[in-house]
Amino acid sequence: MRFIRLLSHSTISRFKLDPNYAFKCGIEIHTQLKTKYKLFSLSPTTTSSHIVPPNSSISYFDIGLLGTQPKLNPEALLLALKLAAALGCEVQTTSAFDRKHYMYPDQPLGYQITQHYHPIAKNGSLTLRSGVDDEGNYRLDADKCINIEQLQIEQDTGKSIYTDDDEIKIDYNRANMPLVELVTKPDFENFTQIRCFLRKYQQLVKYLNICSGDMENGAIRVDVNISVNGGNRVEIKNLGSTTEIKQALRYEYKRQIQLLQVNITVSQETRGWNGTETVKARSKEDAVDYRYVPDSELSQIYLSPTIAKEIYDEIEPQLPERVLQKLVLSPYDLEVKHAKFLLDNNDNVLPYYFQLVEAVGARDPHIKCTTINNWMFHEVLGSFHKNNQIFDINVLPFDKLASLITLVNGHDSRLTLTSARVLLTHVISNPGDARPLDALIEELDLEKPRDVSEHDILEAVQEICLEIIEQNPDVVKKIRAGKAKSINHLVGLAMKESQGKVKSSLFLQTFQRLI
Ligand SMILES: Nc1ncnc2c1ncn2[C@@H]1O[C@H](COP(=O)(O)OP(=O)(O)OP(=O)(O)O)[C@@H](O)[C@H]1O
Ligand SMILES: [Mg+2]
Ligand SMILES: [Mg+2]
Repeated sequence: MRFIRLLSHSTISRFKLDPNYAFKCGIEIHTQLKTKYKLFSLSPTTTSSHIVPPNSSISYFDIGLLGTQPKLNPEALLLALKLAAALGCEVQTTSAFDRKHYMYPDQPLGYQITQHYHPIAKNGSLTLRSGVDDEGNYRLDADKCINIEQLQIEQDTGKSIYTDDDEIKIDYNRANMPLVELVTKPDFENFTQIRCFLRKYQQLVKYLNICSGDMENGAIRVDVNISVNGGNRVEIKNLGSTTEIKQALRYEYKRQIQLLQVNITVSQETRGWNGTETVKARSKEDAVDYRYVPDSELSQIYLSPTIAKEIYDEIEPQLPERVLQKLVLSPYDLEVKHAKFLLDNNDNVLPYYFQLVEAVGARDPHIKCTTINNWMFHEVLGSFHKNNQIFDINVLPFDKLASLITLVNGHDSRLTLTSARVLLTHVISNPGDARPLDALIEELDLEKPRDVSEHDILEAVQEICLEIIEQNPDVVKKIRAGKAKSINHLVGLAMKESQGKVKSSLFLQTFQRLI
């Protein structure tokens, strides 16, 4: 037991701050844009969802052959503008591309085309809302606005693959893929804010179809900058997951505190993470001189001063934050965690939910959304879970579920909840059985007794109850001695006996009367 407690403590251990040492962090996020073609050429983009052989999706320009010229992909510009608008940035009326020079085999041009002097957008923000944008155990104490310094469009590099035989192989499929680099102000005061920001950002780009949003395959890559008590910032590059970000920041925070405690100034430098500690990559003094120059082969980008507003007005209703607000209010009245689940599955489960609500409404407008929500998140997801399956909208199409809900909760109710559960389990565990619900109800003999009079039902109920009382003298004795809860056991037996066709409350009342 103690061992389990220790284990769970270490796996979800928090990143605690020392109140004497203020933590300050700004992050840079590289986001791969989901365009059809690369940033400055017509070679198709590749993602992990369609794996292609190395070096098969490259053009002459991508590998820097002399005489080739870049041409800006307008789709990349549009996606960058969508992101800028969603983050409330000021889109610049004039922006331009620059060359950032450095020699590395995965950078065949000898420079990277980026936006150093005139980025596409500046001064945005993303606000984290306490109680809404919390992420699992990471709870925000209060709302927090993270300011965004700028967004710049740039090319990705090729991928270096280090083999066991000390060889470096290079795959240029990634070279010239479109990226947006987002630079935040150093506004993060703790790890919880970073974690919640990344999650909200991932959801935003996924939702607006700007990027797949995955960190695992490098579609989103994060560099963090950390300083303590106003000291110099240290940048940590190449962190592959939120866990690595947490570990590296925690290590670096402690390292900087230890230096400050012995009066050593933290030097501004770039470090890497080797899985255990941060290691110095280069200091400010030996920083590369990138010799930034405007790219003479690409024209400047001129945009109308109203473009950000026009795009914002267009995407505003689709912003995840707006959809979330809509879902938690009437008529949907969803719990925040359920609304977030729908947003996370916005390509299939969210439209399914809206269709379900509409279909139930069309069958019986008196059924409330809270009833539908209970079905969707407790009965249905619970049944899939019990069956060790992930919720699959094809196994239970929305109109089938709408019919099931109406059969139980509609004004002409034909099924008890117990029978409906039997039916639901049957549908989920027999995905090949496409028969309509009516046929299944008949075969499984689930319908409530219809042509029977109220009087006959009461009589049958009484008969079942008397029989159960007779067969369970011990339980009856307990109930009479004051253990009132034992009556539920008898109700359970009676429900089983009646195959769930009678409401449990009727059995309860009858038992209470008889005992
Ligand atoms: N005192 C500080 N403590 C922590 N972070 C800081 C501090 N000052 C600046 N930062 C953060 O450092 C980051 C600087 O990123 P920026 O892209 O502007 O420069 P860079 O890292 O030098 O460039 P490159 O893109 O070549 O890595 C920003 O996210 C900023 O918020
Ligand atoms: Mg940067
Ligand atoms: Mg940086």
